Amino acid sequence: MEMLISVVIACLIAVLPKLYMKLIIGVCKSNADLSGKTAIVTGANTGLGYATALCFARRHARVILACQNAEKAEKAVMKIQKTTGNQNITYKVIDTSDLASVRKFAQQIIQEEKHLEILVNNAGIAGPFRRHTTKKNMELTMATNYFGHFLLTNLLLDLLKKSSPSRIINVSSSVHRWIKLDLSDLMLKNFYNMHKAYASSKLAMVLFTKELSKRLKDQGVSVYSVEPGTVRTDFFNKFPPVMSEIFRVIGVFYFRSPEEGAQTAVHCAVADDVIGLSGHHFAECAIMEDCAQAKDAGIAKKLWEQSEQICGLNEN
Ligand SMILES: NC(=O)c1ccc[n+]([C@@H]2O[C@H](COP(=O)([O-])OP(=O)(O)OC[C@H]3O[C@@H](n4cnc5c(N)ncnc54)[C@H](O)[C@@H]3O)[C@@H](O)[C@H]2O)c1
Repeated sequence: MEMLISVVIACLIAVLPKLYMKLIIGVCKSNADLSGKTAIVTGANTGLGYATALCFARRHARVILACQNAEKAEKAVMKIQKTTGNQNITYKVIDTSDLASVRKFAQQIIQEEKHLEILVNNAGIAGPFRRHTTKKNMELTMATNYFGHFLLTNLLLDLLKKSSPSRIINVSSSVHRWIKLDLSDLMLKNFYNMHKAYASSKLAMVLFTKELSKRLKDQGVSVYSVEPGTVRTDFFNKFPPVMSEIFRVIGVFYFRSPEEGAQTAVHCAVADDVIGLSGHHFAECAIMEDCAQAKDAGIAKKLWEQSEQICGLNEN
């Protein structure tokens, strides 16, 4: 009898979280077709980016996978083509932590693509345990998750405007609520830990969304920030080994799949009911209340101005 009770309890522990997740996860209900439209997804060879690109491919879009590694990107392209039957899938190499690589990527897109209706700024890393810097002395997490996407978006803005109505989706995370952005130390030189680096980069994505939506008012380009929930992806593999293993085990029961996690980004990219909601933050395919710093237009403006300088945006 005790054995039977233990088995029942174990089954409930395994099944209940999944049932609960099924109830709370937002699902994109739009069946919008993307034929004739072009979408770029950064970090699309795996995880949430791959799932997002797959959804766009199923809806018949031309999809450009913007990836760091050509070999992995090529495999992802072939897998999406095979799964969906959509052959209009391609890739281009980008390292979002390297501003020169971002410029090269944007230049290729501007030269080769006639229009661009959807840009999903998804690529991201968890902050490394110790502070790392790029060749240009930028903190790696801020460079990869935020500055590279700030520059990429700005370089592609004319193409997005020309292709209006178009949409930009900035992938953030719920952890952006747990931090205050320190504008005097955006490269985290004075104080670093992996949580601060990651949360700051994700709050920067939310503030970037707010300021960009203001600047794009009435220009036919909408911009949204989204949080995907906690998702079973390679993201946690880069944590220190013990943490990574703990997340892997917990993830089997409590985390959502990449397809489930991608729903809010896809919703903001395709659904009609987000039209007119540019600048808002979304989770579970619905608007979320902004955190205190995200409501502060002054911080968003100052971040923009510093980002312009750091990325050399006005030096073109
Ligand atoms: N997994 C989660 O629970 C979770 C939760 C909230 C937010 N997010 C965010 O979702 C996004 C996708 O993460 P994921 O969970 O799919 O992780 P993942 O590790 O599976 O995928 C990340 C992708 O980003 C790419 N990438 C990393 N550094 C890059 C660089 N310098 N240049 C270009 N591409 C680069 C990787 O190659 C990979 O394709 C990230 O921005 C992450 O912060 C994830």
